[in-house]
Amino acid sequence: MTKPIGIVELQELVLPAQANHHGTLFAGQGLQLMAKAAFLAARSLAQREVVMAAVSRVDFVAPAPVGHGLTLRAWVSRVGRSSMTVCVTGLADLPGTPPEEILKGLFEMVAVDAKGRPVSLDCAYLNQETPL
Ligand SMILES: CC(=O)SCCNC(=O)CCNC(=O)[C@H](O)C(C)(C)COP(=O)(O)OP(=O)(O)OC[C@H]1O[C@@H](n2cnc3c(N)ncnc32)[C@H](O)[C@@H]1OP(=O)(O)O
Repeated sequence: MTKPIGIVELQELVLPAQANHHGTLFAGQGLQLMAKAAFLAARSLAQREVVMAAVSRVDFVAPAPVGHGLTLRAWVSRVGRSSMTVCVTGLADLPGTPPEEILKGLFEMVAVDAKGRPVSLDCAYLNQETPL
């Protein structure tokens, strides 16, 4: 089976160690998971190392209680010379309940060489925006 490039799906579980004093996913942990998904999606499309240049936007749409499953979906929505915009959504669910969107964000990633300097991507054919 061919692995799609520029698209990633991660399955996580909200554990007590990731929770705040409300018993729901701590915002910083949510950001970390989104950043990981964004990184993997961008690296998959670039087929080389990437760094995060900016977080353009993050929305914490609803809380995710401990014990909920969390599905992070990330896809590259724009390809520039060396930069990419990655959309990430987080869906929380319990067995037997429909998933609910709890996180969404936009991340700016840049393809880099071994010295960490930006390098041109050779996949600029995907140069289009997808609304979040
Ligand atoms: C996976 C990780 O954990 S990475 C760790 C956290 N991230 C880092 O440490 C990155 C630190 N930052 C850097 O190394 C540098 O700022 C870089 C590599 C991101 C950019 O280097 P610069 O010298 O600014 O590069 P330059 O000005 O040539 O821009 C390169 C591209 O990045 C884009 N870019 C740079 N900064 C930003 C920004 N803040 N927001 C959006 N895009 C940006 C530019 O628009 C340009 O895009 P293009 O090539 O598609 O036209």
